[in-house]
Amino acid sequence: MTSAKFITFEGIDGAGKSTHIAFVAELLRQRGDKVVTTREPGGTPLGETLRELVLHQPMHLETETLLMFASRREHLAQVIEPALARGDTVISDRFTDATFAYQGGGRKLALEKLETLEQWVHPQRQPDLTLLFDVPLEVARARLDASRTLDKFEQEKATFFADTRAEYLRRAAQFPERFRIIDSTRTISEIQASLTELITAL
Ligand SMILES: Nc1ncnc2c1ncn2[C@@H]1O[C@H](COP(=O)(O)OP(=O)(O)O)[C@@H](O)[C@H]1O
Ligand SMILES: Cc1cn([C@H]2C[C@H](O)[C@@H](COP(=O)(O)OP(=O)(O)O)O2)c(=O)[nH]c1=O
Repeated sequence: MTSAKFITFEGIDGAGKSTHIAFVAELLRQRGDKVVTTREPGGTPLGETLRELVLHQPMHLETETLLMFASRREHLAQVIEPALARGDTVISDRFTDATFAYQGGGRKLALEKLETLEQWVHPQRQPDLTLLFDVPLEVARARLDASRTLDKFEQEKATFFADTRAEYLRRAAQFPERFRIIDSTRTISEIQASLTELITAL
């Protein structure tokens, strides 16, 4: 892989994406890439403050969406674009596909509004590679229940996650050149083997 790649990790809560970020970062470092790992919402001091609000306060759907994009604007300006300009690889735990999946698919905000915001905030920038960790809802839910206290999104009902997952899969079909779907029902070591193959082949 040449340097300066923008890689995003996506999937419904509990799909297992956070489990694999350090592993993929290490694979890339072993081949000599400089890697910045970051996340959304968040990734900057202001973004982390917005994250606290958006994950824990009830708010209007459009407010929620605008805060996701506000966090993203700051993230692009302070972290993502400078790192890519230096030639570093950036791995982000979620990016704009998450807004389409959660606020669009899950909460039903019109996709045209999201497209307008995307055009405003990052008209030229898209991930080079998006790893979509895909699992049935019941598997994700069982993993979450076993692992942590749930935030506002993680407490949503099954239909919300079914719609969120469906929008992720729709986008994967729409942008097949950058999406890779990872079957996350497998064991962690099986998934790591696939990730190694995928990263080695890039
Ligand atoms: N392939 C897997 N098999 C079994 N458990 C897993 C697997 N991947 C992740 N987990 C566990 O499921 C929980 C949620 O994983 P996490 O990576 O935090 O998900 P996400 O970041 O997608 O919300 C964690 O406790 C993690 O250890
Ligand atoms: C980036 C983004 C995240 N989210 C949601 C998805 C997650 O439920 C939540 C936080 O994501 P995440 O960092 O995956 O949570 P955790 O650290 O608990 O694994 O924010 C949106 O609804 N829209 C967005 O645009």
